[in-house]
Amino acid sequence: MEHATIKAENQHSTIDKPRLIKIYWWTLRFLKPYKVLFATSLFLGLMIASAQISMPKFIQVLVDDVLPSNDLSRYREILVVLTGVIAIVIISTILKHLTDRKVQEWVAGDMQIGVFQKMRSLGYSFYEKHPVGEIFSLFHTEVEAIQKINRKYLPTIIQYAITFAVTFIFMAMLNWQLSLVFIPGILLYYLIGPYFERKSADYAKKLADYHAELNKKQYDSISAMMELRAYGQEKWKLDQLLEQDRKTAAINVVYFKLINYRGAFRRVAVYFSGVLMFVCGYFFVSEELLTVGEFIAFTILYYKVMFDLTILITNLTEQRVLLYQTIRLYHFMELAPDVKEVDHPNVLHEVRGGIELQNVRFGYTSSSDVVNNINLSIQPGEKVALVGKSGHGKSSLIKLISRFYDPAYGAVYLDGVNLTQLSLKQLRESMGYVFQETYLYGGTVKENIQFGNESASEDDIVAAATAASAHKFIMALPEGYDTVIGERGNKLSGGQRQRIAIARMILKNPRIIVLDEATSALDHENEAEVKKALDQLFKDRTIIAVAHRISTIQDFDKIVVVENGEIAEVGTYDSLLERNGAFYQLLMGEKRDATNA
Ligand SMILES: Nc1ncnc2c1ncn2[C@@H]1O[C@H](COP(=O)(O)OP(=O)(O)OP(=O)(O)O)[C@@H](O)[C@H]1O
Repeated sequence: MEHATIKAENQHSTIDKPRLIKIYWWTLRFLKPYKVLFATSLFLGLMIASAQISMPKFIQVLVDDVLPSNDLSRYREILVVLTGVIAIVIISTILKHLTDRKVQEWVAGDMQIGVFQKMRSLGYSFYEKHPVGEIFSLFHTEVEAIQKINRKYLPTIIQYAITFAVTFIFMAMLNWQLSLVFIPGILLYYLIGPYFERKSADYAKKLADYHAELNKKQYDSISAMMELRAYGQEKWKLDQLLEQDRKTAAINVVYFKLINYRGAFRRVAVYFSGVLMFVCGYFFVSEELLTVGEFIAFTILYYKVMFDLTILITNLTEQRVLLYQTIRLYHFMELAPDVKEVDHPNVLHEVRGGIELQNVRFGYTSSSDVVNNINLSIQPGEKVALVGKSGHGKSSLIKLISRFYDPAYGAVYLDGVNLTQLSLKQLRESMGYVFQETYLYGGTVKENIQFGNESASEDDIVAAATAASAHKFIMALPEGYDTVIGERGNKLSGGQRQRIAIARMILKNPRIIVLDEATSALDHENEAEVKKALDQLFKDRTIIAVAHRISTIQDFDKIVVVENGEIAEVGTYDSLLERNGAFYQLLMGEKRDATNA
């Protein structure tokens, strides 16, 4: 399936100049909290530029005045001032580097935190729509691109823009007529330069797209490594990955070729103006419109101006490539969560756990509904199972009850209050989830249980693990509760993972438990242990369970049969069997499958 990607990913080619400038301003926004330090850096840059540019002036005075008159005291004066200027350059450069580094590190940190916070605020629906590989690419390429803009390109561009401007002013002050030789070179460059500029910008856009695609493919390939090995399919889609790698490298080569051609042409323009400067300079000196010292100083300034301009243009161009890489991140940071927090939430002082769905309708796209006009009432403490054929809307119903999505029509209530009027914090605290696939992270067993309640004491953790029939196996692990359980808990069995998830839930102590049949993938021994743990968890709580095996829900208070997004039947296990309807058919189907297996 082709995944939806963060808006405008492949629309790079339609990004126009004003939009790119807007994105550039956005990347600079991260500097705002550090504007004083940033201004200090600019000031230091100006000091360095002015001090450096005064050097040719010393040479001019030396050649025109001091050497012809052999004036030693003037010579000493110049040496003293020159030493002072060099000291200013050295001290200002050190201070500038330290200031820049501080700002860059702080900005980089802020940006990373900002992206993390955004990721956490976007919630469930975002992660269903966007593959992890794509999200990972935001960090891998896009955040790095902005950091590079702020770290390298912005300071360099400002530094060279300042030195370019100041040097040009000095040059014009020395002889403004001769400064005009600058113009034919620029005109010559603009005859053909913009062609290469446009072409290389196109390739820059392509390169950004190819890089993102490559990152995505690399991530997918690495994250599926265990499955690929298990199936002996190490080469699966490897060709595609290598092909993407080759394509990206090829685009890179063309891009740098274009950059090179453009650079070469710029150098032609610079040297063309340089030759013109020597021709005109000779004339100016012979006509005594310019002294020899002034001409030497002018030549040094001219090459400095051209050098600064070259660095400026090169950096602006390279920065443009990076800007194209930040477009995705820009759109990501502008995304608003699908599920919005109400400004002034109602607060339930005691959550009892009653849930009501009234005329609920919902679809992932506006064109088709997967939940149709559902009315359902779940009493506090009731145990309700949702059953039905695959793809008929059970999980979608759970997502609505959990407010991972809002209904398109109708409403879901918790203890009589519309979920949209509650804070997400209270809602999340009131509900706990046990999924088929338990998410454990690579920390210790203790940390994984504490995930349910950060302030829980060691005793609480052990009590929860004991209630979840997990204490015994945890104590048998090499370091007990301090055993590190490997990435995603892969050092534990499925049943052990689930019992840790249940201990986590017992510690969290929510009023409502949402369960996506937790025991379906377990062997009998594990199933018995998990069932024992679940019985503890189920005590005095509202339970809403998606059940894939009807045999596991005989003692539930209410069974809801979901068919094509609608409720086909509701009742107890026995009453539904007696009806001989949809539920009975499901049970018969399950028995047939068990016999055939
Ligand atoms: N995130 C999603 N985006 C788009 N469509 C989805 C999404 N999740 C589910 N669907 C579609 O909605 C319909 C109902 O899916 P749902 O997961 O609710 O069914 P289910 O009854 O829980 O299935 P199962 O028993 O297999 O888990 C299906 O057609 C499914 O393809």
